Amino acid sequence: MGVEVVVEGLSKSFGSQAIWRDVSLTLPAGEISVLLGPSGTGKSVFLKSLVGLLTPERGKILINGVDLCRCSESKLYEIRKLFGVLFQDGALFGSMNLFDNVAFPLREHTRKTEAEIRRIVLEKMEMVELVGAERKLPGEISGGMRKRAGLARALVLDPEIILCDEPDSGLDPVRTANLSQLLIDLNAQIDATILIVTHNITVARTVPDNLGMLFRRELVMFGPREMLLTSDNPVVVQFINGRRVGPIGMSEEKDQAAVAAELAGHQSGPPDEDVRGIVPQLEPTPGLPRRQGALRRKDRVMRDLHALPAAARQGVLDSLTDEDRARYGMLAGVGAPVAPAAQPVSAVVPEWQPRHGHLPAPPGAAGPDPSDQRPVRRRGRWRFGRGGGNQRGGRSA
Ligand SMILES: Nc1ncnc2c1ncn2[C@@H]1O[C@H](COP(=O)(O)OP(=O)(O)OP(=O)(O)O)[C@@H](O)[C@H]1O
Repeated sequence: MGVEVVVEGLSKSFGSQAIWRDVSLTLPAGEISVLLGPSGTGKSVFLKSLVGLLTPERGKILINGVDLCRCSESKLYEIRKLFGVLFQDGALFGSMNLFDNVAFPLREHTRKTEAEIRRIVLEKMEMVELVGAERKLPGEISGGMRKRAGLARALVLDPEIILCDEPDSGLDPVRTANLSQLLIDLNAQIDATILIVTHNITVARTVPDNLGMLFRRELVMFGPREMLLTSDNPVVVQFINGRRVGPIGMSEEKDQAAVAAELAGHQSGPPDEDVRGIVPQLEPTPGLPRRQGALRRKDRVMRDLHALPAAARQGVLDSLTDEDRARYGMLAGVGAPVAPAAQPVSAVVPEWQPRHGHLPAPPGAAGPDPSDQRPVRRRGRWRFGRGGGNQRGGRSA
């Protein structure tokens, strides 16, 4: 299973340029998270910080109890082996064929024989559907194939954490949909913790378990996907709908006067479409195992449902299947029949709370998430915190 990544109060600047400050979030083990944000808000800098390529000046990045920002070089080297990174452009060596590109980390960081390397490389190339293209050079293949080759290379050391920097950039909508499915399938097969940086709203709506957004040097929000997808935050609303009017401007941010003038003014044409709302998350391809991360997430979100904003809570409840409702014992004890499919569960049990401290394990799952993560409100923002009521900044539901 992938490992949890805990980020606490992280701040990064280059000289006098603050990139972001006081970023706190947790990437839950084995779940998929997406980080959104306008161009230039420091998403790539965040990924590079997570893998130890950049050093933030304040805060912590905790992995298996080790703080990456403070640990020794040898410890950092060891922790880095947990990561697989898919860089924006695939970062392939142009003079090496795909086989050698994918084999590179194995030849550099392990003492495996060429026969073992060949077996691993072909296995990963099969996972990303590149079998048959081993002898091609990066310059001879499409952008989508280059991304998949980059992903195969990120997988060869069996990472527990996978970071993907704009895996969809430069891809057409069909290739992007294929890549989204590939990431879901990959997560189902290896249960790795995955963080994706993207601008693609369809990816953000359909792939992750958790969603966050950076803007104006701060983490605006991070938590279960339902939170951001139903948010009324003007930055989120503008970004998700790709609108011109709102706090986000050409130069990343507008001044307050410009925003007020726009909002007071008028827009020509029909009102903008609002694509907010919860759409079904992608499921693994039939035949693959269920995503254990998704099952663990559901337990966690259900356990902490009361801590979510009302719209997100409703979204979670509406997306439960009959199997989920039975599993969480939702209607037992209230004397009501099971809600008809068309009726939101929350209409029947508006303030449902789990009856037990520990939820039953889903079929085939390892059991409740021991990390006891929950979204908490800190300085007006919702984030994952750690269990108990003693987290920094307190907790309000
Ligand atoms: N090594 C560096 N030295 C100095 N400044 C840097 C460095 N790396 C990034 N920056 C600056 O940090 C800011 C954030 O860059 P970053 O690439 O992380 O943004 P981003 O959100 O990923 O943008 P995009 O969505 O366009 O890829 C930019 O102003 C960039 O110039």
